[in-house]
Amino acid sequence: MAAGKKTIIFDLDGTLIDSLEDIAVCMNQVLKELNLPIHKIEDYRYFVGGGISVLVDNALKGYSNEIKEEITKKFKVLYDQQLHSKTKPYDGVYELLDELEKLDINLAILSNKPHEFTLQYANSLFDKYNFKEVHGQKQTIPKKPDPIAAINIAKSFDANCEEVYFVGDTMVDMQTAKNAGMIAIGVLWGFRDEKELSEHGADFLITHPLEILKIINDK
Ligand SMILES: O=C(O)COP(=O)(O)O
Repeated sequence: MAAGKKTIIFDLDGTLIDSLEDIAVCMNQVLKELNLPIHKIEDYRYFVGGGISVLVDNALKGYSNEIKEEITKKFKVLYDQQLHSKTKPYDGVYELLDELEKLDINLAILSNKPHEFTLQYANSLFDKYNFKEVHGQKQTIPKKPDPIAAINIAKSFDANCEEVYFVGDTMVDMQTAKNAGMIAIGVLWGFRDEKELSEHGADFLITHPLEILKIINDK
């Protein structure tokens, strides 16, 4: 049984991986194909975090649901081909995971990215690590900031929510942690700023992945 071990749930986009450019380039390519206005890569920092429907809503403000559905389909096809063009883990992420494995910590990923893409990244970039629970956005379960998926992960490890660390880079992640009664660690290398993370309940704010070691060792 895993009871007694520490547990960390990681967000994916903007926390473990720098995926902004691939997401932005793919969405812009799809928008261009349909002669729709494109966006600056930096704007996508605020489009990503709430799942694909929020990404599409943000990229297509004021357009019909029909166009949004078409864009969603085309984006998924293209993104599936280009997932790995530029996306890579942030500096320090592999070093952190190496240390966490030595400490025998329960590791999980919970993303609002479609489940199939979340799994592809876990299986390619993080296959050497023992992420026992990996969940992206699924039809069957409410997405973050609903806490249910995070709570289910804690249960699967037999961990108490108040002892689980939830690490993320957006208000959605901080809200998820708080809604689940978990410890919220906000990362400042991702898509959003310190103000957003502290206003939405971050218990800790960090600028480098290895700072997580100090937080969990001080507890
Ligand atoms: O793709 C998204 O919108 C969000 O993904 P994340 O939950 O891993 O940040």
